[in-house]
Amino acid sequence: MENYPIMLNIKDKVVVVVGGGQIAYRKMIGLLQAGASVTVISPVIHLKIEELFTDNRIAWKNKVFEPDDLASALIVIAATNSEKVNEFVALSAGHHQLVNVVDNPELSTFHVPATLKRGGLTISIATGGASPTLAKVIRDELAEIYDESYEDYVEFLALSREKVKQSILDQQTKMQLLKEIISDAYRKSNEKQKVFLEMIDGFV
Ligand SMILES: C[C@@]1(CC(=O)O)C2=NC(=C\c3[nH]c(c(CCC(=O)O)c3CC(=O)O)Cc3[nH]c(c(CC(=O)O)c3CCC(=O)O)/C=C3\N/C(=C\2)[C@@H](CCC(=O)O)[C@]3(C)CC(=O)O)/[C@H]1CCC(=O)O
Ligand SMILES: NC(=O)c1ccc[n+]([C@@H]2O[C@H](COP(=O)([O-])OP(=O)(O)OC[C@H]3O[C@@H](n4cnc5c(N)ncnc54)[C@H](O)[C@@H]3O)[C@@H](O)[C@H]2O)c1
Repeated sequence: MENYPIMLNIKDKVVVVVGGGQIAYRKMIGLLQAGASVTVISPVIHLKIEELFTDNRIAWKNKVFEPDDLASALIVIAATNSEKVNEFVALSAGHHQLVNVVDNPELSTFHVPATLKRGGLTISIATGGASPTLAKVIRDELAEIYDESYEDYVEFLALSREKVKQSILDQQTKMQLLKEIISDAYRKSNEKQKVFLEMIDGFV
Protein backbone atom coordinates (compact mmCIF):
# COMPACT_ATOMS: atom_id res chain seq x y z
CA MET A 1 0.00 0.00 0.00
CA GLU A 2 1.27 3.44 -0.90
CA ASN A 3 1.61 6.26 1.61
CA TYR A 4 -0.21 9.55 1.13
CA PRO A 5 2.10 12.58 1.53
CA ILE A 6 0.66 15.64 3.25
CA MET A 7 1.89 18.83 4.98
CA LEU A 8 0.34 19.11 8.45
CA ASN A 9 -0.35 22.39 10.23
CA ILE A 10 0.37 21.41 13.85
CA LYS A 11 0.60 24.85 15.42
CA ASP A 12 -0.48 24.54 19.09
CA LYS A 13 -1.45 20.89 18.59
CA VAL A 14 -0.51 18.50 21.37
CA VAL A 15 2.27 16.05 20.55
CA VAL A 16 3.34 13.37 23.02
CA VAL A 17 6.84 11.95 22.56
CA VAL A 18 7.51 8.74 24.50
CA GLY A 19 11.22 8.25 25.20
CA GLY A 20 13.85 10.92 25.78
CA GLY A 21 16.90 9.90 23.74
CA GLN A 22 18.74 11.31 20.72
CA ILE A 23 16.04 10.21 18.27
CA ALA A 24 13.26 11.72 20.40
CA TYR A 25 15.28 14.96 20.45
CA ARG A 26 15.58 15.03 16.64
CA LYS A 27 11.82 14.62 16.26
CA MET A 28 11.14 17.30 18.91
CA ILE A 29 13.19 19.91 17.08
CA GLY A 30 11.10 19.52 13.93
CA LEU A 31 7.88 19.53 15.94
CA LEU A 32 8.83 22.70 17.83
CA GLN A 33 9.80 24.43 14.58
CA ALA A 34 6.25 23.72 13.41
CA GLY A 35 4.84 25.33 16.58
CA ALA A 36 3.56 22.16 18.26
CA SER A 37 2.98 21.86 21.99
CA VAL A 38 5.35 19.02 22.93
CA THR A 39 5.28 16.79 26.02
CA VAL A 40 7.96 14.17 26.59
CA ILE A 41 7.27 11.07 28.68
CA SER A 42 10.45 9.45 29.99
CA PRO A 43 12.15 8.71 33.32
CA VAL A 44 15.48 9.75 31.79
CA ILE A 45 16.04 12.52 29.23
CA HIS A 46 18.98 13.46 27.01
CA LEU A 47 20.88 16.59 28.08
CA LYS A 48 19.63 18.52 25.05
CA ILE A 49 16.00 17.63 25.92
CA GLU A 50 16.64 18.81 29.47
CA GLU A 51 17.73 22.14 28.00
CA LEU A 52 14.45 22.42 26.06
CA PHE A 53 12.60 21.68 29.31
CA THR A 54 14.59 24.26 31.30
CA ASP A 55 13.90 26.84 28.57
CA ASN A 56 10.15 26.12 28.91
CA ARG A 57 9.92 24.97 25.31
CA ILE A 58 8.51 21.52 26.20
CA ALA A 59 6.70 19.81 29.08
CA TRP A 60 8.23 16.74 30.74
CA LYS A 61 6.54 13.92 32.62
CA ASN A 62 9.29 12.19 34.55
CA LYS A 63 7.85 8.67 34.44
CA VAL A 64 7.55 5.47 32.43
CA PHE A 65 4.85 5.37 29.78
CA GLU A 66 1.23 4.63 30.62
CA PRO A 67 -1.68 4.75 28.11
CA ASP A 68 -3.30 7.73 29.91
CA ASP A 69 -0.29 9.84 28.86
CA LEU A 70 -1.72 9.96 25.31
CA ALA A 71 -5.10 11.42 26.35
CA SER A 72 -5.00 14.81 24.60
CA ALA A 73 -2.49 14.07 21.83
CA LEU A 74 -3.12 14.61 18.14
CA ILE A 75 0.27 13.09 17.35
CA VAL A 76 2.11 10.35 19.22
CA ILE A 77 5.80 9.53 18.69
CA ALA A 78 7.02 6.23 20.12
CA ALA A 79 10.76 6.75 20.43
CA THR A 80 12.00 4.56 23.28
CA ASN A 81 14.85 2.08 22.85
CA SER A 82 12.48 -0.81 23.62
CA GLU A 83 10.63 -2.44 20.73
CA LYS A 84 8.06 -3.79 23.20
CA VAL A 85 7.35 -0.38 24.76
CA ASN A 86 7.11 1.27 21.34
CA GLU A 87 4.63 -1.38 20.24
CA PHE A 88 2.61 -0.89 23.46
CA VAL A 89 2.52 2.87 22.79
CA ALA A 90 1.24 2.29 19.24
CA LEU A 91 -1.45 -0.14 20.46
CA SER A 92 -2.50 2.26 23.25
CA ALA A 93 -3.21 5.08 20.80
CA GLY A 94 -6.75 5.73 19.61
CA HIS A 95 -7.68 5.34 15.93
CA HIS A 96 -8.00 9.12 15.63
CA GLN A 97 -4.39 9.73 16.71
CA LEU A 98 -1.46 9.93 14.29
CA VAL A 99 1.29 7.58 15.42
CA ASN A 100 4.96 7.41 14.45
CA VAL A 101 6.95 4.47 15.76
CA VAL A 102 10.63 5.17 15.18
CA ASP A 103 11.61 1.52 14.88
CA ASN A 104 8.55 0.16 13.11
CA PRO A 105 7.06 1.72 9.95
CA GLU A 106 4.33 -0.98 9.83
CA LEU A 107 2.91 0.03 13.23
CA SER A 108 3.04 3.73 12.25
CA THR A 109 0.26 5.78 10.68
CA PHE A 110 2.97 8.15 9.40
CA HIS A 111 6.73 8.36 9.18
CA VAL A 112 8.99 11.38 9.03
CA PRO A 113 10.77 12.22 5.76
CA ALA A 114 14.20 13.82 5.43
CA THR A 115 13.47 17.50 4.93
CA LEU A 116 15.07 20.61 3.50
CA LYS A 117 13.58 24.03 4.19
CA ARG A 118 14.24 27.24 2.28
CA GLY A 119 11.80 29.78 3.67
CA GLY A 120 8.39 28.80 2.34
CA LEU A 121 9.87 26.02 0.20
CA THR A 122 9.88 22.52 1.71
CA ILE A 123 11.54 19.58 -0.01
CA SER A 124 10.89 16.20 1.64
CA ILE A 125 12.30 12.82 0.70
CA ALA A 126 10.84 9.53 1.89
CA THR A 127 11.78 5.92 1.20
CA GLY A 128 9.09 4.32 3.35
CA GLY A 129 11.81 3.11 5.68
CA ALA A 130 13.69 1.28 2.89
CA SER A 131 16.71 3.48 3.51
CA PRO A 132 16.56 6.59 5.72
CA THR A 133 20.22 7.03 4.80
CA LEU A 134 19.37 7.33 1.09
CA ALA A 135 16.69 9.90 1.97
CA LYS A 136 19.30 11.89 3.89
CA VAL A 137 21.88 11.67 1.06
CA ILE A 138 19.36 12.88 -1.53
CA ARG A 139 18.32 15.71 0.83
CA ASP A 140 21.95 16.80 1.15
CA GLU A 141 22.43 16.69 -2.65
CA LEU A 142 19.32 18.82 -3.17
CA ALA A 143 20.53 21.25 -0.48
CA GLU A 144 23.38 22.23 -2.80
CA ILE A 145 21.14 22.74 -5.82
CA TYR A 146 18.44 24.60 -3.84
CA ASP A 147 20.79 26.78 -1.84
CA GLU A 148 20.05 29.53 0.72
CA SER A 149 19.28 32.03 -2.05
CA TYR A 150 15.90 30.32 -2.42
CA GLU A 151 14.77 31.74 0.94
CA ASP A 152 14.54 35.32 -0.30
CA TYR A 153 13.55 34.19 -3.79
CA VAL A 154 10.49 32.24 -2.50
CA GLU A 155 9.50 35.32 -0.51
CA PHE A 156 9.72 37.40 -3.68
CA LEU A 157 7.60 34.81 -5.53
CA ALA A 158 4.94 34.86 -2.80
CA LEU A 159 4.74 38.66 -2.83
CA SER A 160 4.66 38.74 -6.63
CA ARG A 161 1.89 36.15 -6.71
CA GLU A 162 -0.25 38.21 -4.34
CA LYS A 163 0.27 41.35 -6.38
CA VAL A 164 -0.34 39.63 -9.73
CA LYS A 165 -3.53 38.01 -8.38
CA GLN A 166 -4.87 41.37 -7.18
CA SER A 167 -3.90 43.21 -10.39
CA ILE A 168 -6.35 44.20 -13.15
CA LEU A 169 -4.47 42.11 -15.75
CA ASP A 170 -6.32 39.37 -17.64
CA GLN A 171 -6.00 35.74 -16.56
CA GLN A 172 -3.65 34.70 -19.36
CA THR A 173 -1.22 37.56 -18.71
CA LYS A 174 -1.26 36.74 -14.99
CA MET A 175 -0.28 33.14 -15.74
CA GLN A 176 2.48 34.27 -18.11
CA LEU A 177 3.93 36.66 -15.55
CA LEU A 178 3.93 34.02 -12.80
CA LYS A 179 5.82 31.66 -15.13
CA GLU A 180 8.26 34.36 -16.29
CA ILE A 181 9.63 34.91 -12.77
CA ILE A 182 10.50 31.23 -12.29
CA SER A 183 14.05 31.60 -13.57
CA ASP A 184 17.62 31.90 -12.33
CA ALA A 185 17.70 35.39 -13.81
CA TYR A 186 15.09 36.54 -11.28
CA ARG A 187 16.47 34.46 -8.42
CA LYS A 188 19.90 35.97 -8.83
CA SER A 189 18.96 39.61 -9.41
CA ASN A 190 17.38 41.78 -6.72
CA GLU A 191 17.24 44.52 -9.32
CA LYS A 192 15.13 42.41 -11.71
CA GLN A 193 12.84 41.51 -8.79
CA LYS A 194 12.42 45.17 -7.86
CA VAL A 195 11.61 46.20 -11.44
CA PHE A 196 9.04 43.39 -11.69
CA LEU A 197 7.25 44.39 -8.47
CA GLU A 198 7.17 48.03 -9.55
CA MET A 199 5.78 47.04 -12.95
CA ILE A 200 2.93 45.06 -11.28
CA ASP A 201 2.19 47.99 -8.98
CA GLY A 202 1.32 49.87 -12.19
CA PHE A 203 -1.63 47.52 -12.73
CA VAL A 204 -3.49 47.66 -9.41
C1 LIG B 1 14.67 10.77 7.34
C2 LIG B 1 14.87 10.72 8.84
C3 LIG B 1 14.03 11.83 9.45
C4 LIG B 1 14.01 11.87 10.95
O1 LIG B 1 14.28 10.89 11.65
O2 LIG B 1 13.70 12.96 11.45
C5 LIG B 1 14.53 9.32 9.28
N1 LIG B 1 15.61 8.67 9.65
C6 LIG B 1 16.71 9.45 9.54
C7 LIG B 1 18.02 8.99 9.67
C8 LIG B 1 18.45 7.67 10.02
N2 LIG B 1 17.68 6.72 10.56
C9 LIG B 1 18.45 5.59 10.77
C10 LIG B 1 19.79 5.88 10.39
C11 LIG B 1 20.97 4.91 10.55
C12 LIG B 1 21.30 4.20 9.28
C13 LIG B 1 20.24 3.24 8.78
O3 LIG B 1 19.81 2.33 9.53
O4 LIG B 1 19.87 3.36 7.59
C14 LIG B 1 19.76 7.18 9.87
C15 LIG B 1 20.90 7.94 9.25
C16 LIG B 1 21.47 8.98 10.12
O5 LIG B 1 21.06 9.18 11.27
O6 LIG B 1 22.43 9.57 9.65
C17 LIG B 1 18.03 4.32 11.35
C18 LIG B 1 16.64 3.92 11.33
N3 LIG B 1 15.57 4.66 10.95
C19 LIG B 1 14.44 3.91 11.10
C20 LIG B 1 14.81 2.65 11.62
C21 LIG B 1 13.87 1.56 12.02
C22 LIG B 1 13.28 0.78 10.88
O7 LIG B 1 13.48 1.11 9.69
O8 LIG B 1 12.63 -0.19 11.22
C23 LIG B 1 16.21 2.66 11.74
C24 LIG B 1 17.11 1.55 12.19
C25 LIG B 1 17.29 1.72 13.71
C26 LIG B 1 17.99 0.59 14.37
O9 LIG B 1 17.48 -0.53 14.32
O10 LIG B 1 19.05 0.88 14.96
C27 LIG B 1 13.12 4.31 10.81
C28 LIG B 1 12.72 5.51 10.29
N4 LIG B 1 13.51 6.58 10.04
C29 LIG B 1 12.81 7.50 9.38
C30 LIG B 1 13.24 8.80 9.15
C31 LIG B 1 11.51 6.96 8.94
C32 LIG B 1 11.63 6.45 7.50
C33 LIG B 1 12.09 7.52 6.53
C34 LIG B 1 12.12 7.04 5.13
O11 LIG B 1 12.86 6.12 4.81
O12 LIG B 1 11.31 7.57 4.34
C35 LIG B 1 11.31 5.80 9.89
C36 LIG B 1 10.58 4.61 9.29
C37 LIG B 1 10.46 6.18 11.09
C38 LIG B 1 10.59 7.61 11.52
O13 LIG B 1 11.48 7.89 12.29
O14 LIG B 1 9.73 8.42 11.08
C39 LIG B 1 16.34 10.85 9.26
C40 LIG B 1 17.17 11.60 8.19
C41 LIG B 1 18.31 12.34 8.83
C42 LIG B 1 18.18 13.78 8.83
O15 LIG B 1 17.16 14.36 8.47
O16 LIG B 1 19.19 14.39 9.25
N1 LIG C 1 13.79 6.72 13.28
C1 LIG C 1 15.08 6.90 13.24
O1 LIG C 1 15.55 7.75 12.50
C2 LIG C 1 15.97 6.05 14.07
C3 LIG C 1 17.35 6.19 13.95
C4 LIG C 1 18.18 5.43 14.79
C5 LIG C 1 17.58 4.60 15.72
N2 LIG C 1 16.24 4.48 15.79
C6 LIG C 1 15.53 3.68 16.81
O2 LIG C 1 15.15 4.61 17.83
C7 LIG C 1 15.35 4.03 19.11
C8 LIG C 1 15.68 5.11 20.12
O3 LIG C 1 16.96 5.59 19.86
P1 LIG C 1 17.72 6.59 20.85
O4 LIG C 1 19.10 6.72 20.37
O5 LIG C 1 16.91 7.83 21.00
O6 LIG C 1 17.67 5.72 22.23
P2 LIG C 1 18.20 6.09 23.67
O7 LIG C 1 18.65 4.82 24.31
O8 LIG C 1 19.11 7.26 23.62
O9 LIG C 1 16.89 6.61 24.43
C9 LIG C 1 15.86 5.78 24.80
C10 LIG C 1 14.92 6.57 25.69
O10 LIG C 1 13.74 5.80 25.93
C11 LIG C 1 13.34 5.99 27.27
N3 LIG C 1 12.49 4.88 27.72
C12 LIG C 1 12.80 3.56 27.79
N4 LIG C 1 11.73 2.87 28.25
C13 LIG C 1 10.75 3.77 28.49
C14 LIG C 1 9.40 3.65 28.97
N5 LIG C 1 8.89 2.49 29.33
N6 LIG C 1 8.68 4.79 29.08
C15 LIG C 1 9.19 5.98 28.73
N7 LIG C 1 10.45 6.14 28.26
C16 LIG C 1 11.22 5.04 28.15
C17 LIG C 1 14.65 6.08 28.03
O11 LIG C 1 14.45 6.73 29.28
C18 LIG C 1 15.48 6.92 27.06
O12 LIG C 1 15.26 8.29 27.31
C19 LIG C 1 16.46 3.00 18.89
O13 LIG C 1 16.27 1.91 19.74
C20 LIG C 1 16.30 2.57 17.44
O14 LIG C 1 15.48 1.41 17.35
C21 LIG C 1 15.43 5.19 14.98
